[in-house]
Amino acid sequence: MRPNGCFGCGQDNPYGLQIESHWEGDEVVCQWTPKEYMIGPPNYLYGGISASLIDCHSVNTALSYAHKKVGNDDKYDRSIQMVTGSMNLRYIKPVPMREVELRATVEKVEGRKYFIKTELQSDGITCVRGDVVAIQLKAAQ
Ligand SMILES: CCCCCCCCCC(=O)SCCNC(=O)CCNC(=O)[C@H](O)C(C)(C)COP(=O)(O)OP(=O)(O)OC[C@H]1O[C@@H](n2cnc3c(N)ncnc32)[C@H](O)[C@@H]1OP(=O)(O)O
Repeated sequence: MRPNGCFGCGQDNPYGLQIESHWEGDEVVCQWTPKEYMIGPPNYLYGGISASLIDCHSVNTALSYAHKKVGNDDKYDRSIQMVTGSMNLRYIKPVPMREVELRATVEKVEGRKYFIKTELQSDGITCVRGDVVAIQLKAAQ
């Protein structure tokens, strides 16, 4: 997806998180390592960064799933646009300042609403769980 200035996944945003999400079976996964200044509580990741990671990874999961639904597996179609409608997070354990893994699944699709479940894990342990509703924008008339 270029050009892409998204704070979460934009490769063209040098100040962003630059996450890269990809399919692994029925899940969309991403490995990502925090920068030192993204700290919140001593030794642990700032919660807003976890939220941003889950937000962007979930919306990208919905976006990619919407592409697959119309038989488009590899080419970004800018007419398919997705935004976060709502996001509910449960912070289960503090997130250590080292590599994390995001794992997302599409729970269901209702019309333009994509219900995504995403876990943020550290060393295989789920630290944050997110329920995200991504909404596909109405196609431009
Ligand atoms: C380059 C690629 C980069 C891709 C990655 C991007 C990741 C970025 C993630 C983000 O940060 S997105 C920015 C944060 N989100 C926003 O700014 C969204 C702001 N809100 C809106 O634009 C509109 O409110 C929205 C598009 C979400 C809904 O407006 P619509 O006019 O399309 O909705 P409508 O009222 O027609 O409702 C359609 C359905 O969605 C439901 N709905 C609407 N808003 C909702 C909401 N906020 N949460 C959950 N459901 C919602 C609504 O109940 C209804 O359900 P039903 O069909 O079952 O009746």
